[in-house]
Amino acid sequence: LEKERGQVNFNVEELTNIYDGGAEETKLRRKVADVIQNDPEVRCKDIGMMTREERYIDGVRRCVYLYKVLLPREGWTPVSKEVKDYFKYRNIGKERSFGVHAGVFIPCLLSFGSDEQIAKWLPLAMQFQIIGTYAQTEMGHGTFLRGLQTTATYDKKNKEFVINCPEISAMKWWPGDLGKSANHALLMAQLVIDGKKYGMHPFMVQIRDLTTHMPLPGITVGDIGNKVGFETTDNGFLHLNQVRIPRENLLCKNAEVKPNGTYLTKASDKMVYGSMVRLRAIILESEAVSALGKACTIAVRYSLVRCQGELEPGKPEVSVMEYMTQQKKLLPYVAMTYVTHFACLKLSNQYNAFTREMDNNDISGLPELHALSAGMKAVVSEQCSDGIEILRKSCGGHGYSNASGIPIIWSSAVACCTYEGENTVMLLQCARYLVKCINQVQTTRMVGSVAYLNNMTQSTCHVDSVSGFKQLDVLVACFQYRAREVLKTAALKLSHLTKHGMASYNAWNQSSVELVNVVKAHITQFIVTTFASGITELECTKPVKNVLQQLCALYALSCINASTGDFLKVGYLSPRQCDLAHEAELELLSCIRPNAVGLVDAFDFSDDLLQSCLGAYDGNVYERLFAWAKKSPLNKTEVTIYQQYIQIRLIGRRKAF
Ligand SMILES: Cc1cc2nc3c(=O)[nH]c(=O)nc-3n(C[C@H](O)[C@H](O)[C@H](O)COP(=O)(O)OP(=O)(O)OC[C@H]3O[C@@H](n4cnc5c(N)ncnc54)[C@H](O)[C@@H]3O)c2cc1C
Repeated sequence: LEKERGQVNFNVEELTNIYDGGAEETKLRRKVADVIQNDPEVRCKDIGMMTREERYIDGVRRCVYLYKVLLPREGWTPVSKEVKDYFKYRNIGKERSFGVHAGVFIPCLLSFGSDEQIAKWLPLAMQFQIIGTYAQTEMGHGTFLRGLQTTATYDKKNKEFVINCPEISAMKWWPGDLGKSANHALLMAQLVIDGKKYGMHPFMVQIRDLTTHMPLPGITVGDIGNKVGFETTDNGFLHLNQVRIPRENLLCKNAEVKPNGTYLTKASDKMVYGSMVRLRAIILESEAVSALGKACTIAVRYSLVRCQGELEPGKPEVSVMEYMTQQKKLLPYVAMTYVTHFACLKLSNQYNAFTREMDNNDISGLPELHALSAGMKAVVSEQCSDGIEILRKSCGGHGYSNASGIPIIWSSAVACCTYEGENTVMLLQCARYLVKCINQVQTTRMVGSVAYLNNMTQSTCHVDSVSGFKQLDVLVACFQYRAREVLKTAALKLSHLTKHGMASYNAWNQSSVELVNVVKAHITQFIVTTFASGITELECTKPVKNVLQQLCALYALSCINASTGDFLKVGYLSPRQCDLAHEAELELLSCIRPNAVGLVDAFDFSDDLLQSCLGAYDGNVYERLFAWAKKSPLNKTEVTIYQQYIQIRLIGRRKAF
């Protein structure tokens, strides 16, 4: 790897700084990383060999140590920059519990609670005097919120709500930190007053005794068992049988029930969508994009070290990276990590700008922001988790072993396709907004991420060379044209179906397969456009700018080449131009290949965080693999299992041969 590093033609540190958002940010991130890596109590251990129970217990232990020992020692608080911005995937890893407490319960309390309620519960939550979960999903319903069955019936006489799960499918299922840790739940239930239903509302419900930790009367709670991943989290079940809570426990920023049972709505519950946008941007970056970056780091370093076969007959074996097919498996995902990282940043910045507008009571930007975040959530999480799986397979047999680190990375990242809004449902939410836009574009000027819809002129691409297809303005035009045309076609189908008498809900269902594709085209367009314009504005050295341009073009071309059908169908590219785009991608692979190790080094993941025998900085793959295998629990004894089962029960008394 050192030899490879010698041929990198840009300054890796400069790129790291850009990725982090500035040299000062890198410095602070590394400072936090050093504190964590130098403390044996919190640095990551050999997680690949641990059982789920061990990982949960270790996650709790680490988290308690972090908050009770490390933070006070360093003079940090849960809201100081070191913790807020840097206790993320690129620093501390996922091996800690209470992610839902810190990442969902507290933010939701802030979104749904009145000032008084926040003053009551927030300090307790921040000090871990109470540990909370966010309990929305039920065994029978997750996506369709109106279908949730848990009820909160107001009892006027006692000024209490009675929370009840009327049947088994109504029990809460999946909430993180619930199974073994939480003593409070921010619980979503159907509000019922005098027999009338008022829809879903958030309630603060104590579920366990604060001293004994035993479930309170009427509550059945536990862990839902082994999952694909997320071993450190005790996703749980919660059944409530006529559990009484005070009237004041309805979180009442948006709606309140007066003592006499009068129901009052206060603020627009649209504000809740704003906090969802923020949460999505954070989750995408920390759970999906960083995971892809880690998998790229492992697969690229390993592919450079792994030698297999001869490229030229009779010559020495080559690293598998020399094979074009291997470059095609790896490098587009390195590019994807960069472009999606900056698209997530743009989403966060757009959210910050929106919160400033909101302070002036302007929420007009919310529909666009909400649609963009829903589309981004679905497209980026899917692209990243699919990419990680391809990267895992690119490591051959060793990629299948936990020693590679990739199975654990993938198992967390893929969950992101389901939680915080199931992906297809998110795509269809974004599609509704896009259809509205295209239907209004003749009369209303579109702004932000849909501004490209204003240009409705029919055209074709005029590029007739391979190098032309490496130009970012050419690629941006391809994506904008394709996104607009597939949207127009899907919207036309919808209106055609309704005009011919089909009910609108049915027309929507009949068009939904196309609409999902529309959103994928729209979001890919957003990602490419954002990165391309970001590079133009970026102040950096020429070699770094070059490599970023190449990455942008590679990502764009790999997306075009994966869906040439679309570009041909909308009539923007000809078959010959598709061939040129294909050649351009191959040329870019060869251009980027010498920089491959520099590009993944620039992500700056420590070996501790990667937890990979294949992807460590020094490339000592084989020594690490053997050392790792020796730690297998099955290797603790030589013959116990043999004696217990095989010798006695299977072979019995052995006859002489
Ligand atoms: C790791 C993990 C952590 C979680 N943490 C929490 C938590 O802390 N708190 C919590 O409350 N929940 C949590 N959840 C639950 C999660 O939010 C839900 O599983 C998710 O919202 C999807 O809902 P569902 O399971 O009901 O899927 P379903 O809606 O049943 O999805 C099944 C299929 O139906 C399709 N489908 C459903 N509706 C439509 C539609 N309208 N149009 C088209 N297709 C549709 C989906 O696309 C999917 O293919 C977690 C889940 C996971 C996996």
